[in-house]
Amino acid sequence: MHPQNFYRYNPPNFKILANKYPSFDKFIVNKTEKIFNIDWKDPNATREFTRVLLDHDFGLKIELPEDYLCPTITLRSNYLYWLNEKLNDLGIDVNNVVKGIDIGTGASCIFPLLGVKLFKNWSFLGLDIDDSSLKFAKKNIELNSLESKISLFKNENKEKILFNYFQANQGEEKNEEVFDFCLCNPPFFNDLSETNINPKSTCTGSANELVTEGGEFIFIKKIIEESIVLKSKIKFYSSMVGRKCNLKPLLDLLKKNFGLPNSKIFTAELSQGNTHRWVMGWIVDDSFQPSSINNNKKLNNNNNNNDSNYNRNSDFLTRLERRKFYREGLMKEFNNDSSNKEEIINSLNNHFNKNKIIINDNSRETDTTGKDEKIIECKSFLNNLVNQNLDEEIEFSFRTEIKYIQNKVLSILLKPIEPPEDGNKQIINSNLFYIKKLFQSILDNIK
Ligand SMILES: C[S@@+](CC[C@H](N)C(=O)[O-])C[C@H]1O[C@@H](n2cnc3c(N)ncnc32)[C@H](O)[C@@H]1O
Repeated sequence: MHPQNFYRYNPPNFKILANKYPSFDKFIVNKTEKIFNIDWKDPNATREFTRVLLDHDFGLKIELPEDYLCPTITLRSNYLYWLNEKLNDLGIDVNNVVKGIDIGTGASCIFPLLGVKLFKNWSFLGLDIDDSSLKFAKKNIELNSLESKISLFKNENKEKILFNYFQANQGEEKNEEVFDFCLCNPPFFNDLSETNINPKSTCTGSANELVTEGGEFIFIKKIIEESIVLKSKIKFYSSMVGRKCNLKPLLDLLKKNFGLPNSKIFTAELSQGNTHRWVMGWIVDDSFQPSSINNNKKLNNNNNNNDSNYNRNSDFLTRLERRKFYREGLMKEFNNDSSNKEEIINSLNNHFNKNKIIINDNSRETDTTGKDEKIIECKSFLNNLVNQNLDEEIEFSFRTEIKYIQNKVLSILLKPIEPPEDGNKQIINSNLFYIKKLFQSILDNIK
C-alpha cells in the first residue's frame, strides 16, 4: 500500500462503523467481541460498507446504485496517491490548481470525489459513455456540493476516448485547455460472458462498466494512440491495468512502436492485501516525434478535423506498417532502399484514401453507404494481399467482417508460416520469403 495511504495505518474498523451506522450494522455477520465482519459475497453489504466508509473517513456522501460497480476505496486511493507522487516528481506544481480527467468515471464518480477530498487543489473532468452512470455521477457530485470542482462530459462515440472531449471543443476557447493528468480504470472484459454475470441479475457492475470490445488492452491502447496525437494537452497520461499480462505489451507499444523513451514511462504495482493491480503512466511532450513515422505524422497533420484518418491509420495501417518494418527480416530486406519503404506506405495510404475504404469500427456507425461494395473491394484487395481466399468467411456483421479481414492479414503477418502440405516446400521455405511475397503482391495490386 502507498506509504501515504490513510488505510495503511488505519484499516477500516468494522466495529466502529457498525456502531455508528445502524444501516451497516445489519450486514455484520460473525459478530463477536473481537470479530466484526460482513459477507463479502453480498453486494448489498459491500455497497453499504463502501458508502459508510466514504462518509466516515472522507465526509463523502455517495449513492451507489444497484447493478453498478462498487468501488474499492483502498485501491482507488492507492492510485490517486501514486498519481500525486508522480505529479510532484515531475515538477507539476501541485500547490496550484491541478486539473485531471477521469476516463470512465462511472456511476460512483469515485476518483473525482476521492481525489478532491485527498488533494485540495485538484479538480476533475469525468468522462463516460453511459447516460445513467453520468446521471448518478452528477447526483453524487451534487450531494457533496462539489460542482465547482468536478464537471462531467458525455462521450458520444464510444470508439474514442479523450478525442471526444477535445474534438467537441475544437475552435472554442476550451480548445486551449490543458490538463495535468488523466487517470482511468478501464472496462476490463472483452465479453459479458467473461464476467460471469448476467446483466439482469444482481451483479457487481453494469455491462458498460465491465465490458469493452478487446478488453482493457484495446481500451488502453486507444488511450495511448490518442495521447500520441494530443501530446501535452495532458501532461501525464495514466491508466490502471487489471491484468498483469497486459502490462508489458502496453509498455512495449509505447516504447517499441512509438519510440517513447523509458524516462517518460512509469509503472507501479498497487497492492491492497490480496488484491494486486498495476498502473502505468507516460508523458508525451509536444516535441515528441513517434518513431512509427509516416502514419503518425499524418495523424498529427490531419488531427484538426479528420477522425476517420485517425482510426484508419491507427487501427490498420500503422499496425501493418509496424509488423512489416519491425520484423527483423523485413528490415533487412528494405534497409538498403528506404525510398522503397516510403513508397509502400504511401501507396497503401493512397489506395485506401482513393477507394474510401474506412477500416475501423466507426464506419459501421457513421458511414455504411456502399458497405457491400467496400467489403467486396476490400476483400479482393486483401485477397491479393494475403494471397489466399477469404470467401470461406460468410455472413458476419460489418464490424466482424472488417475485423476478420484485419485479423486475417495480421495473423498471417504475425504467425510463423507453416510450409503448405502440397509439396511446395521449397517455395515457401521461410517467413521472410512469404512476407516479402505478400508485400510484393500489395505493390503489384496498387500499381
Ligand atoms: C471499470 S468502470 C470504472 C468506473 C469507475 N471509474 C471506478 O473506478 O469504479 C469503466 C467505465 O468506463 C466507461 N467507458 C467505457 N467506454 C468508454 C469510453 N469510450 N469513454 C469514456 N468512458 C467509457 C464505462 O461506462 C464505465 O463507467
